[in-house]
Amino acid sequence: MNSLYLASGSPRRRELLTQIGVPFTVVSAAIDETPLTNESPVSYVERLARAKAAAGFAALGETSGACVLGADTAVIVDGQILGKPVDQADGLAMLLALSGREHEVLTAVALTDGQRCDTRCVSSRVLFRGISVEEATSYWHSGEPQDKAGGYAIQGLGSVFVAGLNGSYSAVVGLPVCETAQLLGQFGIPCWQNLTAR
Ligand SMILES: Cc1cn([C@H]2C[C@H](O)[C@@H](COP(=O)(O)OP(=O)(O)OP(=O)(O)O)O2)c(=O)[nH]c1=O
Repeated sequence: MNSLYLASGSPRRRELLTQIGVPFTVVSAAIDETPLTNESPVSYVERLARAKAAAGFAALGETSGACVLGADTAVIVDGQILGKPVDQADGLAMLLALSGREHEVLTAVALTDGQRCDTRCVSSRVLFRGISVEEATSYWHSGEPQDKAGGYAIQGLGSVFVAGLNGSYSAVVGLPVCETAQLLGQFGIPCWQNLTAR
C-alpha cells in the first residue's frame, strides 16, 4: 500500500486528516501563493493545492510508494481572492468586507503519486452577521485571524460572526474530509470505512 504524506504546515489540516483515521507523515512544502494575472479563484486554489503536493513529493526524493496530499483555502468576495491578512489594516479591511453578507470559501485538495495528480475543489457559502470596527479590532488582537484565509477561523472565536453555512464545515477549516477520503480511496489508501467495527 502507498504511504501517505501531508504537504502542509497547517495544524488544522493535520487534525482533520487524523480525524479520518489514515496514518500519514507531514512533509514541508513552502510555495509562492501569489495569484496569477486574471486567474479564476477555482484555478488559483487548484493550482496551489497541486503545487504543494508536487513540492512535497519533490522534497521526499527517492521515497518509493509515496502519495502526497496538498490543499489550499481561499475566501472569495466580490470576485476578489482573500488570502491571509498581511497586517492589521489588511485584516480589518477583510473582516469589514465580509460583514453582514455572504461569501464563498474555496478549498482544493490535490493528491499525487508522482505519476498522476488528481484534485477536488469544494465551494462553501458562509453568511456573516454585521461586524463593527471595534469588534473587528478586538478580534484582530486575539491573534486568531493572522494565519487564516479571509482573516477569520470558523472553528475558533470567529464562529461568533457566522450566521449560516451552506457547504462543508471541514472544507472551510482547511480540508474537506469527505472529498479527501474519496480521493485517497482512488489512490488505494483506505480510511476508516475500510476498517471493521469492533
Ligand atoms: C476560512 C478559514 C481558513 N482557515 C485556515 C485554513 C488554512 O490553514 C488557512 C489558509 O491558508 P492556506 O494557504 O490554504 O494554508 P496554510 O498556509 O495555513 O497551510 P499549508 O502549509 O497547507 O499551505 O486558513 C481556518 O483555519 N479557518 C477558517 O475558517
